[in-house]
Amino acid sequence: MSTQTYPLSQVLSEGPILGSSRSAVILALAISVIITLAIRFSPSSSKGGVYNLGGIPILTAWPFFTKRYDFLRKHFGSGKRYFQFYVVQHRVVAISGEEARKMFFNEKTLGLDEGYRILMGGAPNIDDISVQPKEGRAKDAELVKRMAVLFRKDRILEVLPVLFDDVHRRMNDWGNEGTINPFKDMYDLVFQMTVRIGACRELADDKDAIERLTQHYWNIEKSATPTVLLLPWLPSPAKKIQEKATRELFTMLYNYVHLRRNAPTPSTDPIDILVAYGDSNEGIVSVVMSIIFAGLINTATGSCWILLHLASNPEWKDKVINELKALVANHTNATSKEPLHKRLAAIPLHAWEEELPALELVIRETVRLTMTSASLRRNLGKDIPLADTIIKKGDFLAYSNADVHMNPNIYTDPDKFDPARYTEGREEDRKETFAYVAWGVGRHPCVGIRIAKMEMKLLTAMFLLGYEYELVDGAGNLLQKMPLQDRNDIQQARPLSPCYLKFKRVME
Ligand code: HEM
Repeated sequence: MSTQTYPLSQVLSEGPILGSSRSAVILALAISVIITLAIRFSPSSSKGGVYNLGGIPILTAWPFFTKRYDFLRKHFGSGKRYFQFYVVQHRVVAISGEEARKMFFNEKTLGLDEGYRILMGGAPNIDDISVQPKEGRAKDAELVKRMAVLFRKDRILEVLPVLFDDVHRRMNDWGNEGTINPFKDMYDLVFQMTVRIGACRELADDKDAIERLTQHYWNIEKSATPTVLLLPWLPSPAKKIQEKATRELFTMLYNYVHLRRNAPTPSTDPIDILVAYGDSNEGIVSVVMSIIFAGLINTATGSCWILLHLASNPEWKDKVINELKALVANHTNATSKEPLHKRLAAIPLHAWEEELPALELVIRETVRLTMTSASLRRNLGKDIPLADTIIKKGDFLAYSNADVHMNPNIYTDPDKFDPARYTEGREEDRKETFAYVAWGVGRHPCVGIRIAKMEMKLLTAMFLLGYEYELVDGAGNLLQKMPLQDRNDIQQARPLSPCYLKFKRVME
């Protein structure tokens, strides 16, 4: 793309650079607020069916941000059905059980975005960098509708062959044998695909630009520290990194929107589709950012764990490989001399969607196991009765997905990778209402499910048919046992100990 950049002063308000005296005042203010909060000590108590964790709010809430899985399991494990704590002034009620789950996923007044923005972080909030103007930016519900348009069947059909080319080109960089870190190198592949799917070709074709974008992404992700989430107004180093990265990501995407808006001929890429909708530049940037942040992490995490699980479960690996070979044989010319990715790209979408039942089960099981953190909501409307208490406007709700996904009464031996648990006769995911929540249920099903599954199938096919591989540790020694997932790693779900893929290319 052209190196010319758009004059940002017209777009962004004054940056967050703070003079030292202003910093000192804010710091003093912060300390006094922390002291005030500490004084708000309350004893733990059980009232209205909701157990109040009590204590010093900031200390009680801390493990919710540092070790969320353990925190929720500990309190639910000690027999509490509902419990509450405070994140600064906000009341958070953690819930479990079928009735509460139905309310959580079905209740109209519970907002998804507000829940994640404040209790999860890790995604950029344009309002943090004071972008002007707000007009022309879609509201959350409209944003989801916009994304749904971009992932329609016709768009997937159009972009699919290009995704195969992208992944092939990047995999070529690995060489014919070596070792990759899936939680870096597979992520890079998904990043490439996400940009292709959600932005424009000028960006997707520019490896250096994607690298810079990736860096901004990780800076935002890593700056979602407990301090930033608990004390968002504190000018902590992490807050400054977050704002800087958000600003740079915004600027970068803004320049691509500007470039596409002024292009002599429109393309069919997402940015051009959004331009044709009449969205403002800021509105388009906010959709593209949402795609990157909603689309990347779960798809990448799922893709990595599929390869790890299959390496440790040869029976399922063989099933999937045979199924993929049959797909290629049935839909492409057996005498073709074309490289693997070209043959895979020629397979029709309906065949990818309907003729890989074993891989579908593997994806379903992998995603159950990776999605064990909490779903979050904020009550934006009327009072909601729960037990003998009321969830008031402004309150937050946290539902631990492990309540179903790791529940031995629903999933036999829940830690075990067992894709057959969904097959006829077992159907463990149907034992209760919403017993499987990995793709969202009720009011907020995942709008990216179709493209996300296709990306995971594409990567699995390219890797399983193109390479032989095994799991090794950091020193290159064969792993005897698959590493466990760090369930407190709520963003990336990485393994507890290092795990690499040692590969050898077997098909070009
Ligand atoms: C393996 C990949 C993915 C998984 C496991 C996944 C999972 C989920 C889940 C569980 C929810 C509901 C969250 C809740 O109820 O709190 C959700 C919502 C959503 N997902 Fe995905 N997702 C994936 C990929 C994608 C992709 C590629 C996109 C596309 C950009 C996407 C876009 C969205 C959006 C926009 C929502 C919010 C819908 C709403 O607010 O109504 N997801 N996803």
